[in-house]
Amino acid sequence: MRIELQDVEYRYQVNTPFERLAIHDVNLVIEPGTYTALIGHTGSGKSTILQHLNGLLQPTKGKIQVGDRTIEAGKKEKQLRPIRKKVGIVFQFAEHQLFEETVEKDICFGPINFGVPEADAKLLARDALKQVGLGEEILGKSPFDLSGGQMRRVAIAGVLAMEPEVLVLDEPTAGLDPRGRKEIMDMFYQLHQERGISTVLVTHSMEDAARYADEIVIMHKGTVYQKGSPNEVFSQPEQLVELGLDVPDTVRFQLRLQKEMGVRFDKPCLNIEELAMEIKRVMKWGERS
Ligand SMILES: Nc1ncnc2c1ncn2[C@@H]1O[C@H](COP(=O)(O)OP(=O)(O)OP(=O)(O)O)[C@@H](O)[C@H]1O
Repeated sequence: MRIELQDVEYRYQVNTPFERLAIHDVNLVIEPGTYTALIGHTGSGKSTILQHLNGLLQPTKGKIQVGDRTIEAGKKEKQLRPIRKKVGIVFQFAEHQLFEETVEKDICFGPINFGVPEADAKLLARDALKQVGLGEEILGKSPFDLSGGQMRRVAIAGVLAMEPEVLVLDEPTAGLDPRGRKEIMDMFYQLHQERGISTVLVTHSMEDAARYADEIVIMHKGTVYQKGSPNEVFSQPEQLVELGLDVPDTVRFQLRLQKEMGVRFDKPCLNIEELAMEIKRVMKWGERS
């Protein structure tokens, strides 16, 4: 499903002394089956954008096309339910939203709420649990008896059980240890690859943005500052550094070699393998000259 934001603006608490312009002039297209990473400082507007993708927030200016539906400033869109089903959001610390007595009931809650018969919802719950790497033996347990990492996975399973076409992830691994983080990020990537789920990830991790995304969107002061492939975005690392944003460790290492030893690289290296190859190439060139 294609999503397009056109000249979107959003103000919190309009017509109150606390009115705040959160995003403005946002133009963005999320093509079906793509993986987009949204990065930027705290307060740059990432979460506000995410909440527009499934109609949780309605723009105060501009419009959003989500599949065949349009959400427009000033117009009441009555049919938001289909959008909410198709665009699943995994919020930060998703486990805080668990509330049912059992894991099964929790995962079934969304599908049943959207009219799926209970028996079918239970099948969806089993499938979703498998997708997040958990076994059926926990279905009857209270979600609150699980470990933190398992609770997070159950909450994610609740979103997957709705069979979304677009998955929106707001720092889905916040607070997890490095191993748990990688497992969950790899899981989302696998879902994206195997099921063609469009994925929009908000992250502070440049490593994750570089590793998983086809397109990186950099937000700055409420609007899109830059967008492009990881190669395009990280080929001008100085710009990111100027904004006070991080770059992947491998790119930082290249910058350092460039600055301190005058080494010239052809491209930004987004992982260790690429960096090793590029250093090998540069060293061979050095031997020849
Ligand atoms: N409920 C709210 N009421 C008023 N202002 C808000 C509200 N939520 C966010 N804002 C403001 O809107 C702007 C954008 O915030 P937003 O949360 O979208 O940024 P963000 O990039 O997601 O930040 P973070 O990385 O901290 O999650 C900020 O100036 C923020 O203070």
